[in-house]
Amino acid sequence: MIWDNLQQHADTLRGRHLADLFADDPLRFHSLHRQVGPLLFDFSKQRLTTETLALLAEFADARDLRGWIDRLFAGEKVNGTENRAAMHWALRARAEGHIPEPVAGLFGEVADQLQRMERIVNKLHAGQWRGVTGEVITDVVNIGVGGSDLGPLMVSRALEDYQVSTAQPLNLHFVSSMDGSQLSHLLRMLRPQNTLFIISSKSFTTVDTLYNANTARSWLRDALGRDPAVVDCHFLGVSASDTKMAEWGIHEDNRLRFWEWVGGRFSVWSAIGLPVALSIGMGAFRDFLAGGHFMDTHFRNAAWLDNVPVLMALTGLWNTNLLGISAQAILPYDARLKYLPSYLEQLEMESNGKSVTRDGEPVDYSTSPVIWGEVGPNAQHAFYQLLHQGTQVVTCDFVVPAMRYHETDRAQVTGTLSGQHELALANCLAQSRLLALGEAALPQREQMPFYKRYKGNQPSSTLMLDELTPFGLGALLAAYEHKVFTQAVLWQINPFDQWGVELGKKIALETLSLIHSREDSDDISEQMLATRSAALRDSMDGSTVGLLDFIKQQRRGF
Ligand SMILES: O=P(O)(O)OC[C@H]1O[C@H](O)[C@H](O)[C@@H](O)[C@@H]1O
Repeated sequence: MIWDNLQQHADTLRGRHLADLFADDPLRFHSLHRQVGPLLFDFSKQRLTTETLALLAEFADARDLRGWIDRLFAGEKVNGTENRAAMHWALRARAEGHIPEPVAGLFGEVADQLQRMERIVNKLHAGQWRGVTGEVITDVVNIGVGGSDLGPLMVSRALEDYQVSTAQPLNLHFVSSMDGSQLSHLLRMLRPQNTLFIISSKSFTTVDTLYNANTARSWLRDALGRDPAVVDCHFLGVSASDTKMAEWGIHEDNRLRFWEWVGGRFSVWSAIGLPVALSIGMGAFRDFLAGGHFMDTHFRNAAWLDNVPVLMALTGLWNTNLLGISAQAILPYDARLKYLPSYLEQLEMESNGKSVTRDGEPVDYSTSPVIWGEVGPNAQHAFYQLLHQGTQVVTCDFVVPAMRYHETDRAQVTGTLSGQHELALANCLAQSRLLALGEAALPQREQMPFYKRYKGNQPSSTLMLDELTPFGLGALLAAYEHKVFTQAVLWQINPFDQWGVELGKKIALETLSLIHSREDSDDISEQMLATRSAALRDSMDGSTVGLLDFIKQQRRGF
């Protein structure tokens, strides 16, 4: 019934242009934006009205959103397929007020790990962490992938203006790709004596990370010898598996832990955020956690139509399921947020790229849209042509801080840099306006030749922070996390598992064994017969065999 009402309502809005909606109600910004703490969420350029919101809120009730939020924050096992709770929010919570067991018991463990992290950060900052030869550590390389890379990479780059000045300045590097390109490039530049590696992996079984870690260990041993002290002095581990860190050889004092109840893509708030803390210091890292906690409190308490993460989710659902829009662009107008699109691609698509409900029923509606993005001003020179004049309907999230450069020690260029920020702001506002209104954005309607026409009606939201601070970024990321959770509730799917990435890894290992085993034969089919089981042979398609053959030909004599 509620869904029927929504569909009928969508029929009345589907043919309406955003320019008409603004003409009907020039003050719609007032009813279609919310401000919470440092974040303003403007969704007045979405193709909806206040009536739409009321219907969507009813739908949220019908899906028991309140009950699911309560279960999430009570530490219930909301991740059914892995039989786990999802308590990333506990990493940033304060041990205060009404905290139910089993959650209350976890606060001590979380605080302990933060303290261990702080000791490590302070030691490195003080220049007291020495390599095996006694030289000071100057370079720290985070080796990880997915949530063990994107979170710390994105946040430390976003907050680079908050880098602490320390006795020992540290250069931070990130290595994720399994092909070794990033690592081979870095190893040419770094000195083993001064380099510390952080092996970040929730599972500590991810081959991408383990291959990179093994290469790093060989590089150190080649240069500094095989004494166990080499590994002790040059490797830290961050994982949910203490045993696996120990088996790999990480010294007990160098192991930071987190928990199975923290999903990889939700883990930047845990010790996985160590590179962030190394960059901005523990004080600012705690501000980042506080921003996340602030948004948790808002999400738990605010009524649906005042609740920013819920409104983000509802507008997304409206676009995906009622307006049939299946693409979303993330467009930060601040280059410090360069990695935000990649981070949100994982957060949203790995969480909600699902096609069966929690009960195992196939869904007959769309779930996560395809999400991609780029720093907005650069994307203007790349794919905005499609946004303005292509055939796809794309919804956009514009993300931008209102202020920048007001407190900089580069005083002599502050004026010029402020001007650059204003230019970025102007472009952000102009682009979202033109996308929404099309030619109606022009002061005078002119007759345009067909190739210069702008049809508009591309919906967007603008997420504007007062400034890009640790607290504000924490609030923004937590808002996206809760948007994802809310949408999963509305779509009746589990956002906390990722079974869809498992099989590819397994098949890759089988394929690797074929690549290894082909060395002595010219004929891939013969070799497969000789070296692999019949089951594996039968599973190989003609394309894969052809590609393997080509690899072999190219490698002959290489
Ligand atoms: O942290 P790890 O266990 O090494 O996992 C790293 C990444 O790998 C997997 O493939 C998952 O799809 C991601 O969710 C995860 O973040």
